[in-house]
Amino acid sequence: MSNAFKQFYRFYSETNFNESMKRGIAMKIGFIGVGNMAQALIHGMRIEHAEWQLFGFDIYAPSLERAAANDGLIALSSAAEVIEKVDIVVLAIKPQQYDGLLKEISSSIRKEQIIVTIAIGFDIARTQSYFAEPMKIVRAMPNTPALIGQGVTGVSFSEAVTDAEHDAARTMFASCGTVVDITEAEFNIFGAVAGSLPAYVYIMTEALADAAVQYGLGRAASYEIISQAISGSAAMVNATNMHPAQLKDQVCSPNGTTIAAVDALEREGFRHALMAAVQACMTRTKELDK
Ligand SMILES: NC(=O)C1=CN([C@@H]2O[C@H](COP(=O)(O)OP(=O)(O)OC[C@H]3O[C@@H](n4cnc5c(N)ncnc54)[C@H](OP(=O)(O)O)[C@@H]3O)[C@@H](O)[C@H]2O)C=CC1
Ligand SMILES: O=C(O)[C@@H]1CCC=N1
Repeated sequence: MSNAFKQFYRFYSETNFNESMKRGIAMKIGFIGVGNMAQALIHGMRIEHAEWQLFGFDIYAPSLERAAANDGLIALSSAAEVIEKVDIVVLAIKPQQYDGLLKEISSSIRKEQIIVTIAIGFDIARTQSYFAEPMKIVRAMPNTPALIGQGVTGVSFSEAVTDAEHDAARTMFASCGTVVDITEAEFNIFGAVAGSLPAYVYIMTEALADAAVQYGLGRAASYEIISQAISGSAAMVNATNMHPAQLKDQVCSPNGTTIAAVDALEREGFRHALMAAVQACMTRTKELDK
C-alpha cells in the first residue's frame, strides 16, 4: 500500500470517511483520457470531495481545459506524468485504444499503484497480460449520471488488490453514486443494462417530448415533466420493492387511458425493442473483446 493510502486508511479506520476527508486527507487520482465518461466521474468526485487531487491527460486539449476550468483537474502533458503523480490511475480511453496505451505505459506503472479500467469488453486478465508481476487492477463499469452523483458502477478486483484498496476504489466510485460488486462474467450485461442505459432513456425522453409538443406542451416544459416522471417511476421500483408489473397495474384503470397506451406499446413491440437493444449491445461487446 502506498504511503498516501496508509495515511488515508489510518484516518479512515479511526473515524469515518467523511470525517477523515474533513481533516484534509486527499486521494490522488489520475485520468488518462478525459472524455465523456471521465468528465462525468471527475465532476461527481469533485462535488463530493473538493480535497481530492485529480490529475488528467488527454490528447484532445479542449477536454482537458474544460475539466480544469470546471472541476479543478490538474492538467498534465503526458500519460507518464499522470502515472508519476497518483495512487490510482484510471484508464478512460476508448476500448480500441487500450492495447496501445497499456503497451506504452506498462513499464512506468508501479506495483503499488491501482489501475482502474472502465472499458467495455476488457477483462482483468487482458489488462494483467501487459505486466510481468501481479498488478492491482480494478475493473469498473460506470455510467454518465455519475456527473450528478446518481451513477451506478459495477466493480471487480484482481487478487493483488487488498481489502483496504477495495474500499478505497468503492469510495472513489461511491462519490458518483451507487457501487455494486459484480463478477467478471457479469460485466458485459452490466454494461448493457447500466453503462448504456442512459442512452435508451434519453431516446425515450426525446420521443415522448416530441409527442407532448405535438399536443401543445412546450418543449422545455415537456423535458422537465417527462424526466421527473421517469426518475420518480424508476425510484418507485427500489423504494417499494414491488414487482414492476404490479406498479404498472396500479396505473392502468379499467377501460382507461393507460391500458390503451400499453396496448399500443405491446403492438409496436416496445418490450422486444428493449430486449433487442440489450442483445445488440452484447453482440458488439463480444466483438470488442477480441
Ligand atoms: N461514455 C459512457 O457512457 C461510458 C463509457 N465507458 C468506457 O469509458 C471509456 C471512455 O469512453 P468515453 O469517455 O465515452 O470516450 P471519449 O472518446 O469521450 O473519451 C476518450 C478520450 O481519450 C482520448 N485519448 C485517446 N487516446 C489517448 C491517449 N493515449 N492518452 C490520452 N488521451 C487519449 C480521446 O481522444 P480522441 O477522441 O482524439 O481519440 C478522447 O478525448 C471507454 O472505454 C468506454 O467503454 C464505460 C461506461 C460508460
Ligand atoms: O458505448 C460504449 O461503448 C460505452 C460502454 C458503456 C456505455 N458506453
